[in-house]
Amino acid sequence: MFKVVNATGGYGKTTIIRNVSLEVKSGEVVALLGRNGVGKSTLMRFATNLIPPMEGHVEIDGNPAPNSPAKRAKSGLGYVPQGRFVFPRMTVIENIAVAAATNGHDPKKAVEEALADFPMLRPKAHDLAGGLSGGQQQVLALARALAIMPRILLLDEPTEGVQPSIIDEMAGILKRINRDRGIAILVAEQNLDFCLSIAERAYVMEKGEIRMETDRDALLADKELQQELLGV
Ligand SMILES: Nc1ncnc2c1ncn2[C@@H]1O[C@H](COP(=O)(O)OP(=O)(O)OP(=O)(O)O)[C@@H](O)[C@H]1O
Repeated sequence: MFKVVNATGGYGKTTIIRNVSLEVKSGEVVALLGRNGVGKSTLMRFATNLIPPMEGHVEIDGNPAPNSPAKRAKSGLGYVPQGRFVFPRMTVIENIAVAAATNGHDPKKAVEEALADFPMLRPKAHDLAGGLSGGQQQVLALARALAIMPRILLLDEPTEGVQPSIIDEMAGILKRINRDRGIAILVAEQNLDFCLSIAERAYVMEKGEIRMETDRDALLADKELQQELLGV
């Protein structure tokens, strides 16, 4: 349902990712693995049209994805960039309401759903987002992405700088939304345990290219690859 085809892109004249193709099928959770700087975030930016393609394209449900980040969001592509982007001077519920309204959804309903999905945000509902802890902001960023009612969700290093208890909670939420709402997920990560707990399949990137495609069982069995990905 979501495909990146022969993606080549980068910044200015510098090519960072080369000829990258990957697919996330309906209802799948897929991990994008690789060490620091291999181009995972750049691929996410290519997928969301935040950087223009040098070559290649993106397909959603077999159709070319629209050529603007906003239209891609409206066509069902949710995205949580690295660094947990939230509006710091808006409250938690304003953050969620704005994301929903901008994409043509009922803000009140989106806020109710988000607070049901993410109970940890309830006591913080009227607090400014900028005052939340890093982990809470990451959960809010996820709630904002879900408020656009995506069918595919791209997550860029959601566990970075987040405490273990919140990481566990996040994994539970992602498994639930994938199972109950059929939202497909592509998650770029360095946290292997987190990935192995939610994703059944993975692509491994190296120097801007896809080095291999693997699945959870093969990855669990391949200690050498695990060490390599963890950089130890
Ligand atoms: N805005 C930018 N302008 C120029 N170069 C960039 C920009 N963002 C990233 N790069 C370069 O692109 C390369 C790949 O970075 P990218 O962030 O895509 O990798 P990554 O696999 O997501 O790594 P990380 O886990 O550190 O985010 C790096 O060499 C980085 O310096």
